Amino acid sequence: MEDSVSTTPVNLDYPDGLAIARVAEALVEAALAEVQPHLQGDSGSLPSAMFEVGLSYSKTTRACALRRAAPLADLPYLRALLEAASVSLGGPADLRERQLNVICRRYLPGHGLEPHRDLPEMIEEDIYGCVLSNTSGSALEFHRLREPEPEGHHGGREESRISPSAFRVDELPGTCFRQRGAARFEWNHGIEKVSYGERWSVTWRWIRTDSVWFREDSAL
Ligand SMILES: O=C(O)CCC(=O)C(=O)O
Ligand SMILES: [Fe+2]
Repeated sequence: MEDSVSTTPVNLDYPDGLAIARVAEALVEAALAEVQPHLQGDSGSLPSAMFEVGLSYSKTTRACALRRAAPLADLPYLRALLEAASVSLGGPADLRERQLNVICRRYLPGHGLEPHRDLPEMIEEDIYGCVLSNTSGSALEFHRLREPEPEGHHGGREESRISPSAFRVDELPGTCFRQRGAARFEWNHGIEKVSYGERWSVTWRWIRTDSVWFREDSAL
């Protein structure tokens, strides 16, 4: 073990609606080799290096339709991985590509992701993800949001509403997950800042057709 004192949350509580499965390592390795060349650049001011497929979340601005990023057809192993993960989690094999946004991330030391909920107004309920590789001590963590404060109480910043209840995913190459229900809306998720090693992940979600961000003819 590397640490005798660890801040790793004890998994006393499991977020309702979080499903976890695992896809075959050979497929994970092939998908990783496919996305790696796209994630070599500097992350700039982003919390991790990012490579998007399908609709682009990062190229959007508020109330502006999403634009197209790289086509999934160019990444056949990644597509096969997404389909395999979805099916192993009880989801559909059809990736509904016209609404699909895929984010591949590489986390190096200094990178992490603040606890957040993916925007409910923009993104459909089910969100999927898969760990491609992780040699860091960080992993996806869920933190339950407290019940809303009573009327008239001004709670302050988002972090102050986070209860000690936390769940950390035990990550191996191919560990995949689906967030739905409470896991999606009543828990935040994030990645603690990486201090050593690297973490590679892919997450995917569907843009709501009734949102201002969706447009059928999203151009390149
Ligand atoms: O890297 C991950 O596993 C999580 C990424 C994430 O939560 C996001 O892109 O919204
Ligand atoms: Fe997220």
